[in-house]
Amino acid sequence: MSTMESLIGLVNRIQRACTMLGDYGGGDNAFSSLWEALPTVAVVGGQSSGKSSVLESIVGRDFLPRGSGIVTRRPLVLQLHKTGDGSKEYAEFLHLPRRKFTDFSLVRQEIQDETDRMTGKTKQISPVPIHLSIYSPNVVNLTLIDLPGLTKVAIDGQPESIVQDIEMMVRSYVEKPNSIILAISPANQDIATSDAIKLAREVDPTGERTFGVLTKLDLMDKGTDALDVLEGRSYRLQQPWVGIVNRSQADINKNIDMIVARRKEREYFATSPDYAHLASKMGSEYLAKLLSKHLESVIRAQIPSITSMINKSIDELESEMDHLGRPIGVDAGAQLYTILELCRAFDKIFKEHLDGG
Ligand SMILES: Nc1nc2c(ncn2[C@@H]2O[C@H](COP(=O)(O)OP(=O)(O)OP(=O)(O)O)[C@@H](O)[C@H]2O)c(=O)[nH]1
Repeated sequence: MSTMESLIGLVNRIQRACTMLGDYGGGDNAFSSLWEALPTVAVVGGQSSGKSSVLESIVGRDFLPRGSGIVTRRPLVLQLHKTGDGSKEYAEFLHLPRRKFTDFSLVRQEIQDETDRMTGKTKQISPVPIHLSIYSPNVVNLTLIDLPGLTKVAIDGQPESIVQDIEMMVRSYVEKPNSIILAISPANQDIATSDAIKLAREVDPTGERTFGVLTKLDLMDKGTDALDVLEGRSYRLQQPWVGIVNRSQADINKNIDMIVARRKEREYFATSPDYAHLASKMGSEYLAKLLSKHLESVIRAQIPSITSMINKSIDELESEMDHLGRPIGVDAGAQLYTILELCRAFDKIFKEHLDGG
């Protein structure tokens, strides 16, 4: 494993530790600054923009819950770990550390169940993330955070505030200066109306940390193309735009598997009269490699600040430990001993006062 790959792994481990300690950003606990210091890739898009499809395509597996309405109701921190060729794929949740999932339909079920455990079945949202690691020879090392889709109206059973709640949650991720924004927009809608680009433009006006992703290129009206967007003329970003062709609903209903879908996507770009000249820089596999490389360079640039943040947290914790005093034993004998010591100390001070008085 190269040094940079192991560095992405290291950042993954720090993120997991932060979550276990109750730090997932936005909070006011002692460590929140550490999570904030870590670079993340946040996936942002309006409902039905193709977010889940892009994530599944990057992973090469079906594993995300599907359905109508707001399906993603908690952030999903998805950590991809590349393993050696021929090794078996499996998934692991942080909240179920000893269970290896090799059946990805069970992963989907567990995401749903774990969401419901926190939010109830009320369709509420929660900012507490679910951590999922996928180990596979077919992925690149990458960490992505899937967020609820931006929406415009509350549907049955949801409080009116859900529209703002989702926007605030998504905003809290993308406004961090260390966050890399994966802004998903469907090509069959005017880019000027894209929720993802609207939000990205607000928090990253220079476009230096936004990657624009255009899905549904195959669904554009005949005679139209998305070259103005893909070539950066409609909306300029400092990072390149990437076009994607995911599985259609009909493909999903026919159980077209992801490997076939990736091949069809490659063929689409290679044979398209509009996009063939861009084919080597399009598609979900290219997007995954582009993001992994970018994440590596961001981590490399931030190593000094991450190291100093960790050292600062250690110093703060050590001084808090000093303040709290020595640890108290867990067994009854040790606890009794501690109480007797306290009594002796009290007795001594009391006597000194009596003598003095
Ligand atoms: N033809 C075609 N269909 C697509 C493409 N991308 C997504 N779809 C379809 O669009 C629908 C919505 O896609 P999802 O990936 O579920 O979108 P999402 O943004 O995750 O949606 P929500 O989680 O409901 O907000 C599904 O039926 C997909 O099959 C694409 O590139 N081409």
